[in-house]
Amino acid sequence: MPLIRNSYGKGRVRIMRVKRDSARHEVRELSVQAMLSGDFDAAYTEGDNSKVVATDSIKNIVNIVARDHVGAENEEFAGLLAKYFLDRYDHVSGVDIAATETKWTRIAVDGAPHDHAFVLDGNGKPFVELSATREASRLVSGVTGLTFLKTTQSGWENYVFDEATTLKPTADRLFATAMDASWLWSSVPASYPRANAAVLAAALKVFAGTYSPGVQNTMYLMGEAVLAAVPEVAEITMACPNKHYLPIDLSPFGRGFDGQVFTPTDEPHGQIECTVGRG
Ligand SMILES: O=c1[nH]c(=O)c2[nH]c(=O)[nH]c2[nH]1
Repeated sequence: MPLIRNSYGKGRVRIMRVKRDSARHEVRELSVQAMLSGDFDAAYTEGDNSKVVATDSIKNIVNIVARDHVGAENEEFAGLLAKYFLDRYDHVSGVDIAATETKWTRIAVDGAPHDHAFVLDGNGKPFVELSATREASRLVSGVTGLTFLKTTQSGWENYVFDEATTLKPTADRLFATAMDASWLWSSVPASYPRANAAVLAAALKVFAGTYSPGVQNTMYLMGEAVLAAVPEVAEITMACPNKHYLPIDLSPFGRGFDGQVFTPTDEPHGQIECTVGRG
């Protein structure tokens, strides 16, 4: 039977590039699919893999090219990746790269775009919940999935080390979350939209501007700042998945292990929750 067409590669190679050669970091997060075509018929028809570049190696090459070009724009990155395969493997005749971007924009702190703290575009769904009887009511405003990230000023150290521990401590990691938060009103603010905006601004200012020794402490400090900024809020409840960005060790490929490329992961994630109130 004729083998009419074939191609193979690696899909959903998630890669975060952090350009950190100055205090002002730039982040580019992509999900990449890299597909190869060429002299691969024998792998299909004969079970002969001798010319097949393993898809695991294809993933490594995506990471290597990302590390070698942390500042390249998406279009340039696609070109550089294709060139890597075509230059290195004579029997590869075609490369198809498709990449979708997770777009981050800088958090504005007091109106100024922050150097290393970012929010996702088009972010977070606001909601309200009201429970009312004739005697009393309980009004809560909130947001689900408010996604933000910082590329430095975050660590995780001094936790329990025992036979279950494999994680290495670090004083510099990425911290990303998609926060669900709700705040209970104790009185009516002059403007709900303005007060809601002030809640999020106070929280994000602390996130951007304060070293995080752990998600737990940062959430508590964010809650404290919200209560200080908006007197009509009685308490705030937050739930933050710790969306791990795993540093990629490219030292086997002669590149530094230096915090410029990361694999974004959604699963499993830490899940940190707290409520901060007025005592
Ligand atoms: O901020 C964090 N809090 C944790 O409880 C935790 N646990 C872990 O493995 N990493 C982290 N990070």
